[in-house]
Amino acid sequence: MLLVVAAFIVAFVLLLYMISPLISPKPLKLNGAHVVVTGGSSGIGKSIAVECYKQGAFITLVARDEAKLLQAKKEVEKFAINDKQVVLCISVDVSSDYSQVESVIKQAQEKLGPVDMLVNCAGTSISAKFEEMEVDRFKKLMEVNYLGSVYPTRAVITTMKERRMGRIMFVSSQAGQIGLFGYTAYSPSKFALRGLAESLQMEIKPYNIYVTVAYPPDTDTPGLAEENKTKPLETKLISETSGVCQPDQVAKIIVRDAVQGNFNSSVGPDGYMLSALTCGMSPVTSITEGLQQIVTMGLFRTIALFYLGSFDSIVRRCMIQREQSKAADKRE
Ligand SMILES: NC(=O)C1=CN([C@@H]2O[C@H](COP(=O)(O)OP(=O)(O)OC[C@H]3O[C@@H](n4cnc5c(N)ncnc54)[C@H](OP(=O)(O)O)[C@@H]3O)[C@@H](O)[C@H]2O)C=CC1
Ligand SMILES: CCCCCCCCCCCCCCCC(=O)[C@@H](N)CO
Repeated sequence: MLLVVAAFIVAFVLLLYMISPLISPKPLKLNGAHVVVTGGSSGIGKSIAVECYKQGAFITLVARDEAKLLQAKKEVEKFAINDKQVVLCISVDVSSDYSQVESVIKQAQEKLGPVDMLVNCAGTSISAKFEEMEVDRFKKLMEVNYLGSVYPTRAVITTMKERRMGRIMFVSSQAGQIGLFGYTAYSPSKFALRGLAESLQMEIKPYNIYVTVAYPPDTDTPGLAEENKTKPLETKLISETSGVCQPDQVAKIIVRDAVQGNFNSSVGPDGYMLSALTCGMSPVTSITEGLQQIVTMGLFRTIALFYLGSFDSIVRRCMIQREQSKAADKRE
C-alpha cells in the first residue's frame, strides 16, 4: 500500500514538472526594453535602474526632485553597455493626481517607446506609536505608497494589454507581510499593494503580463536613514531581526524575479520563510515554489510563533524601561 502511495506521489510530482512550462512565464529580455522606475532617483529604485541599465535597458526615472533625478541619471549612465541606451528623467509627484502621472507615462512612451516593465518603487515610511502618529500621515502614506503605485500602473496597462506583454513590479516591504509596532500607517499602505497585485494579476495573466511584489527588509538607503531619525526603539529592535541589506543586493533580487515573472520576490532566509508563510492565495509561478509552500507551511508557522513571542517580549521590555525611567524622572 505504501509503495502504491509513494509511486502515486512521484508520478504526480513528475506530471507537475511536465506541465510546469505552462505555468512559468518566458523571461523578459531587458536588452532594449523600456523600464520605468518610479522612485528611481534614490535608494532601492536607483539601484533597480542601474541593474536594468547594466542589462541593456532604456530607463525612465520618475521622482519629484529634479536635482536628485539629474544626479541619478549621471550615476546610472555610467553602467551603459551600448551607445544606444538612454536615461530619461521626468519629475512628477506620483500621488498627486492621475492625469499628471498619465501625461508623464505618455511622454516617456513617446520618447523611449512602450513601457516593457514598470517598477513602482516611489514610497516613503513613517514610524511612530499609533496615538503619536500625526493623523494626516495615515492618508499621506496611502496616497504615496498605494495610490502612487495605482496611477502609474493604470497609465501603462492598456498599452501592455494591446502588446500582450509586460511586467509590473510593486515594491512592498516585509512590513507589508507582517504588521509591526510603529507601522500602523506604513504597513497598511504596503499590505494594500498585495491586494492590488493579486487582483490585477488575475485580470492580466491571459495577456502574458506578469506582476511581482517585492518584500525587502530594512535596506541601507537615504529613506531608511530618514526613517531611523524618529523610529521607536521597539520598531528598530524588531526590524533588526531581518538585518539591514544593501540596495544593490536587493535590486539584483528584485530585477531577477521581475524578469522571470515571479509573483513573489523576497530577500534573505527570513524573507523566504515570511513569503512562504504568507503566500495565502497568491499565484504560483513555478512548481518548485508551490511544492515548497505546501511542505513548509506548518514548520514556518511554528517558527513564526517563536518570532512573535520574541517581538511581544521586546515590546513589554521597552514599556517597562520607559515606565522605570519616567518614575526615576519623577523622583528627581
Ligand atoms: N529602505 C528600506 O528599508 C525599505 C524600503 N522599502 C520601500 O522601497 C521604496 C524605496 O525606498 P528607499 O529606497 O528606502 O527610499 P528613498 O527615500 O531612498 O527613495 C525614495 C524615492 O522615491 C521618490 N519619491 C518619494 N515620494 C514620491 C512621490 N510622492 N512622487 C514621486 N516620487 C517619490 C524619491 O524621490 P523624491 O523625493 O525626489 O520624489 C526617491 O527617488 C519605498 O517604497 C519603501 O517603502 C521597502 C522595504 C525596505
Ligand atoms: C517564519 C516567520 C519568519 C518571520 C520573520 C519576521 C521578520 C520581521 C522583520 C520585519 C522587518 C520590517 C522591515 C521594514 C522595512 C521597511 O519597509 C522600512 N525600513 C521602510 O523604510
